[in-house]
Amino acid sequence: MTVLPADLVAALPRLAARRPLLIACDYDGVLARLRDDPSAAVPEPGVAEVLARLATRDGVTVALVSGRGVDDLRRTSGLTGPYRWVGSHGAEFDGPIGPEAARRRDALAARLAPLVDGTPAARLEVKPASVAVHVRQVTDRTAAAALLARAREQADPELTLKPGKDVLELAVTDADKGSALCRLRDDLGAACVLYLGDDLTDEDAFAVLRPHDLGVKVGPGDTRATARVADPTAAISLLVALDEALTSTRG
Ligand SMILES: O=P(O)(O)OC[C@H]1O[C@H](O[C@H]2O[C@H](CO)[C@@H](O)[C@H](O)[C@H]2O)[C@H](O)[C@@H](O)[C@@H]1O
Repeated sequence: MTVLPADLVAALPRLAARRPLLIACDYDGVLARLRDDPSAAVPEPGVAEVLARLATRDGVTVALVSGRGVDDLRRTSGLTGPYRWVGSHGAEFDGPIGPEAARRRDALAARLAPLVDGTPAARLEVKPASVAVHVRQVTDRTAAAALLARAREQADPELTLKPGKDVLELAVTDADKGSALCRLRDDLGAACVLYLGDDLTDEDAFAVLRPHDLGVKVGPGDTRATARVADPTAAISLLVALDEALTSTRG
């Protein structure tokens, strides 16, 4: 367990008292430590247990809001539970993407593949609504930057660029985590939202939070979030502390 900032701990009873409460978590970098191999990014110890407990609390909904496709998120995380699953940065909200978007994604992947093949250790990830160019394992950082720049040049105006940690995604929809969070809030009639995220695409979610909500940035970097914890271990400690606050606070 990590010692959390005192002001963050002090904010938890206020969150716990406002229900329906939506607890929305990004995955990579928040519930799972970043790894060279995306398929190795399994949840940190304690994640499955605390999410399962939170989801049983009265008036609480847990949502996983990820850049991963939903199938990949379920498979890699191994998490199961009565959660809302939002994938592909919001493009997979209530089901898979349509065939036309999939066709455009495949055409994009075919254009990007030769660029990626020309950079040792770079990797192309074909996702439901986007194609991601990963450079985490490219040791020549000049070559990594050059590849991302060339991939960026492939983006026509119909694509949405999503830069992230050692990755550039080119998405065939304009979905983002902010719009997805607004839809979740509306669906649930949530009185309060807690959002935890670590990367640039999570800034869209932090941007739509309201005064009673709480946005928590996990790790370093500029952010619109009003609170911060150091790493996934601290993020899990925060969820455990919120669960304790929920047990002692009536919704
Ligand atoms: O929105 P998230 O749940 O944070 O997903 C964002 C991307 O996560 C994955 O890539 C990132 O994590 C990998 C595993 O730690 C790491 O190898 C990679 O460098 C990171 O960019 C995933 O592969 C992407 O599809 C997600 O969009």
